[in-house]
Amino acid sequence: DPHQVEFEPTSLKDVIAQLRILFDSDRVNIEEVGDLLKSYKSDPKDWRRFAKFDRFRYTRNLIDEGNGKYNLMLLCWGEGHGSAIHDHADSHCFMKVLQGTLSEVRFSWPAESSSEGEGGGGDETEDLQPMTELSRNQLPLNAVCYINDSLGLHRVENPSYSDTAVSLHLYCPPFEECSVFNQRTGHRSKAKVTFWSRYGQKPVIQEERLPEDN
Ligand SMILES: O=C(O)CCSS
Ligand SMILES: [Fe+2]
Repeated sequence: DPHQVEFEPTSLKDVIAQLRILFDSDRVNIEEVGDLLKSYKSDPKDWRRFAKFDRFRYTRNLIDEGNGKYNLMLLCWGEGHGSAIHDHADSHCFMKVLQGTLSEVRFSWPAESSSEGEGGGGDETEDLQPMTELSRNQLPLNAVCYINDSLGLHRVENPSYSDTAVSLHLYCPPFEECSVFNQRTGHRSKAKVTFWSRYGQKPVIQEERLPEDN
């Protein structure tokens, strides 16, 4: 409709409000989701309350569960932190760089491991081979990248050893588990995904709770 005003989100809150609208229909237009994420210009004031770093590995911080239709989260990458090679559990995955730079290396799926049928339960070691790299690229500030299982697998890392990085991820539909792969052997294993924090709150670990003042 020619009179439709192009929506320009000016804050993460705007992005979330628009996502709720896009996902309200029974069939979401994935291209519109990408355009929305591209049109948001990162502003640390919007997301720093979700940004929690860990010394040893990147953190996943839940921002919005989108009425069960998607998971929107902030990932915080310490210097040199990277993910395993992983799939996206048959979901759509959008990733937007909000601070620093991220590098993404894509791989093709490893050859199917021998099924039980061939030669009776196939010997585990017979089909191990290194995974094939498809592409490698650096994602600058505000870049948006999209992947799903039909496009391959990837590993994401913060290439800098002096700066941290922050990215916004949207998975739809949301998932609790994905597969991770050994680059040398192509061996696949299941991994549960967890959250370091939810809605800006880090769960207090029991033992950290202060003793009741008596
Ligand atoms: O969700 C994850 O932990 C993978 C980050 S790269 S899409
Ligand atoms: Fe990913």
